[in-house]
Amino acid sequence: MGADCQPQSLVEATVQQVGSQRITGTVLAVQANYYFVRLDPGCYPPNTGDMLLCTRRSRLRKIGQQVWVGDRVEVEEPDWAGQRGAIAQVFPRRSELDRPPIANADQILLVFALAEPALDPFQLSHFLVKAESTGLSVCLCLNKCDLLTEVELVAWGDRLRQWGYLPLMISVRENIGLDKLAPDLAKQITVVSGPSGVGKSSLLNALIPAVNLRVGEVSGKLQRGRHTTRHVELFELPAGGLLADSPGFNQPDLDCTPGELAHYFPEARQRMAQAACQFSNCLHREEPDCAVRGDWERYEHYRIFLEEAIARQEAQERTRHTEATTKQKSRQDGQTEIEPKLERKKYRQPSRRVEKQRLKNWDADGADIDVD
Ligand SMILES: Nc1nc2c(ncn2[C@@H]2O[C@H](COP(=O)(O)OP(=O)(O)OP(=O)(O)O)[C@@H](O)[C@H]2O)c(=O)[nH]1
Ligand SMILES: [Zn+2]
Repeated sequence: MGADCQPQSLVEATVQQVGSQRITGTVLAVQANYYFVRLDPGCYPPNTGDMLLCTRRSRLRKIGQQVWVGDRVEVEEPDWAGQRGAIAQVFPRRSELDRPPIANADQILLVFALAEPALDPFQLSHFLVKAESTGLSVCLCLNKCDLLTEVELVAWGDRLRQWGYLPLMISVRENIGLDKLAPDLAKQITVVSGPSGVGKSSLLNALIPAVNLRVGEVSGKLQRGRHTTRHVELFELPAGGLLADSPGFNQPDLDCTPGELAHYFPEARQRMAQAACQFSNCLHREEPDCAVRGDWERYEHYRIFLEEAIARQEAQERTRHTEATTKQKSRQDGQTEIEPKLERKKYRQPSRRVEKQRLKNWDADGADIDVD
């Protein structure tokens, strides 16, 4: 009997139907050379799970295409029974965070505690500027509101509104405010960031009961939480949306240029929108007719971060200069030594081609023309 005559089961028919269309999904976790891909609805047969453990096609490796958590991918050759597949294509990313690598994130949920550990305005500012520098939207969430009085909470709310933020006061322990947070997280990829011990793992556990991240006790006299969050993974929220807990954002290094910095302060952005500084490259220090300098609370933080950014830029320029004016040379004994590059024109022998050209030009014009 030919295969054509055999009645197909429903599952076989569906598998064939799935086989003829593109199978797409989102990478939720990366472990060694394996990728956990959650397939989009309609991309997998009924009665099989929506997760495939995938490898990366060697073609992608050859062209240096990395696969990150959050990447939208196309999967080929699915083995539905074994729940395996191969990533054949990575679709263009709408955003990239590099430390740790997360593709297509939409927003940063910055979590701080109002107490235990005490809320440090400078540290908060540092995290906010880092979060703003990603270009993603920033949502500020202040946990442990159960530890403060109503008056203290109102004072913090007012203060942060002056900074340009509308903080959401929550308590994971007392289940306060979490319902207000959920709509902001649906249908988006959100990266959770914040210092140790503020309750990030507790929050993830509360939002996604299936996660069960370890919750560390705030340890010792320093009131610093143990670092219990290890690798990046996207967790699915019950109402849709994906959450990434990101250990790499817990000690953020600022890496912006002096000129960019003001754009990462909503207060400065607002001032720049209302009026222009006299100089287009104003760093808002002592320049005349500056629209940004003024008596806003975080101007002081701006100045400190600015000095750091200037020092960082100068250090980078020094490194570039050293690289441009010195070269590494391997000695016969296998050691390398740094020696200065000879400055062009002054000491270097002209190449034979340059020398020839020089003679030709001299011939043509009857004068010595420098062709360097
Ligand atoms: N009072 C109070 N304590 C809380 C609340 N949420 C979390 N905690 C406690 O704060 C401590 C730290 O919580 P974690 O969830 O481990 O904090 P984390 O930010 O994930 O810390 P790391 O894993 O170190 O990054 C734990 O002892 C929690 O029980 C809250 O709303 N109120
Ligand atoms: Zn200015």
